[in-house]
Amino acid sequence: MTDITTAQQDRVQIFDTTLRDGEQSPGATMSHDEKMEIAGLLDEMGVDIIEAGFPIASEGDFAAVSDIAKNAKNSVICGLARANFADIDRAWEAVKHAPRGRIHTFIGTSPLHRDITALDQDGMVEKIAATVSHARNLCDDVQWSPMDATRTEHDYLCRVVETAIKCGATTINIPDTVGYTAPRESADLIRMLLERVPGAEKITFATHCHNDLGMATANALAAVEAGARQIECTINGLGERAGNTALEEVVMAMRVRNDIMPYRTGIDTTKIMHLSRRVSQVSGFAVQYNKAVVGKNAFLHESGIHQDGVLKNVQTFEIMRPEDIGLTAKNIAMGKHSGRAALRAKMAELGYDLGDNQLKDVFVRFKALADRKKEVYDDDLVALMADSSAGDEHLKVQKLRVVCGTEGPQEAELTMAVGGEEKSIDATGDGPVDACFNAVKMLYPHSAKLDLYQVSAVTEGTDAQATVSVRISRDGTVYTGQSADTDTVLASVKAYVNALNRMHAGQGRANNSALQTSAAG
Ligand SMILES: CC(=O)SCCNC(=O)CCNC(=O)[C@H](O)C(C)(C)COP(=O)(O)OP(=O)(O)OC[C@H]1O[C@@H](n2cnc3c(N)ncnc32)[C@H](O)[C@@H]1OP(=O)(O)O
Ligand SMILES: CC(C)C(=O)C(=O)O
Ligand SMILES: [Mg+2]
Repeated sequence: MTDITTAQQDRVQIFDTTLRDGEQSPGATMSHDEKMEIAGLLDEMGVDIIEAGFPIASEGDFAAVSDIAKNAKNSVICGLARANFADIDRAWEAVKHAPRGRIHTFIGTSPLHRDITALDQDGMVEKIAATVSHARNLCDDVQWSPMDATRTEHDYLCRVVETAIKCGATTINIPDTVGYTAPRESADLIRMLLERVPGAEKITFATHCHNDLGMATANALAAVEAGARQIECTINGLGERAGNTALEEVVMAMRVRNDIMPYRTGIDTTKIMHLSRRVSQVSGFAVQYNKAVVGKNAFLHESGIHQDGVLKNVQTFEIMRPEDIGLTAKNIAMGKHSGRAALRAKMAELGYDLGDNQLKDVFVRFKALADRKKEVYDDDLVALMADSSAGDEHLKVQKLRVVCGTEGPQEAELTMAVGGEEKSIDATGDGPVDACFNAVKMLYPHSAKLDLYQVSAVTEGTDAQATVSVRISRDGTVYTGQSADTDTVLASVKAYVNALNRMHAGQGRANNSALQTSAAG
């Protein structure tokens, strides 16, 4: 009988790929500083392995992976590489700075992918042997993935996995690249590999699921039950197309249902909510209200029978405690009479550790907000943080007056500092936001194209803050900007200016422009 050592351990490694697969979501670009911040938070939360990027993809990706590697504390830092020496060397150059680095190399093994790379079965086995051996000569920790494993013939999958293990791979990841599998099949596949592949007991099997049919979490957990001991996942389930397995879902599922899924992770779950909010803010991807674990409604009860039940015994309608994911009891009410100590304590509750200078800046903006808004909710404070920007911006909005209504055209009078010099202009447009954006463009002429303009209300009521995300691109590079304000038009202008400031500072990311296919043709 096979000695399934891996399947007998109860510790499951969490491999977060928010900064690689997550960032592959069309539009989910993050700046260098934002990636550094998210990597720091993932490390602090106890993520075992952070896949920080695809170093050969661009200079920006390389710089992000190597800087994250230099700052790593406990997490292993991993870089992705195709099956060629140049990609692998570049990945190693970036991750070698980490106390523990990992090279992750992959190739598509299904018939469809063998066609793309024009390799027959034997040719691909040779390529896998050469590239995995090359990676292993550089680094002791090598992960190998047969992309589209769930659509690869079983005999061939066993053969390529065996080759990778023989050549030194220490983790074998089994990706369901297109979210095609289902829980029972996902488990059977891992079980089959553990039983049939010589040497399988010496390495760790990982599961990497996509959510095209909404089964990513179930498929990942099924793979763990069958013996996988690494789950690849992202915060908020960010990722290609319908996304990846959501970290918060698998971690909380194993915690809440430990009776039937007796596995442990190293995750400090109280940090989940803060990470979810930050990833949502920096990627510009709002979390749907009814999202499992981190959605706005996940712990809200509106219907009478549920409210009655929760008041009598919270367990009637709640299977986890909000504080377990970092949603705190709201016993500090914030308003215009609150002081710095309360603000610092409240921000700490929400996951922000404010230094003295940052506290000073946030406090001024908090007071301004409290003057305009009846109640300042937790979500308002989170939005306020998203609006924090550096003091040395090239463009700074100073004054804005807008005329709008039924009689067009709408007009904007804007005063803005451009490189320290104050400039004013009047502009018109098709609506107030268009008029304002035209005014910005007249004061700061540029060739960037507006790719996305998205508004959402932070809380309820007509005095709610609006958060605005803007994405622009120029010469194949994408820049994002965010802002929040009770004045939606002002928030829009500030978000636009924020993106332009990033463009000015060269803080963009190469645009792998999304290719969209449509059945309708
Ligand atoms: C399932 C996944 O998530 S895989 C990861 C996907 N992520 C990304 O692609 C994001 C980053 N990618 C990029 O920036 C670019 O695609 C780059 C820099 C990697 C490559 O750019 P280009 O050289 O212009 O190639 P392009 O993107 O057009 O095509 C990909 C090439 O890689 C080849 N390829 C794809 N996967 C692999 C692999 N695992 N091993 C070897 N070659 C591969 C393709 O066959 C194609 O080769 P060809 O140019 O000879 O036809
Ligand atoms: C690179 C691989 C692991 C991937 O993201 C996938 O197959 O989905
Ligand atoms: Mg993937």
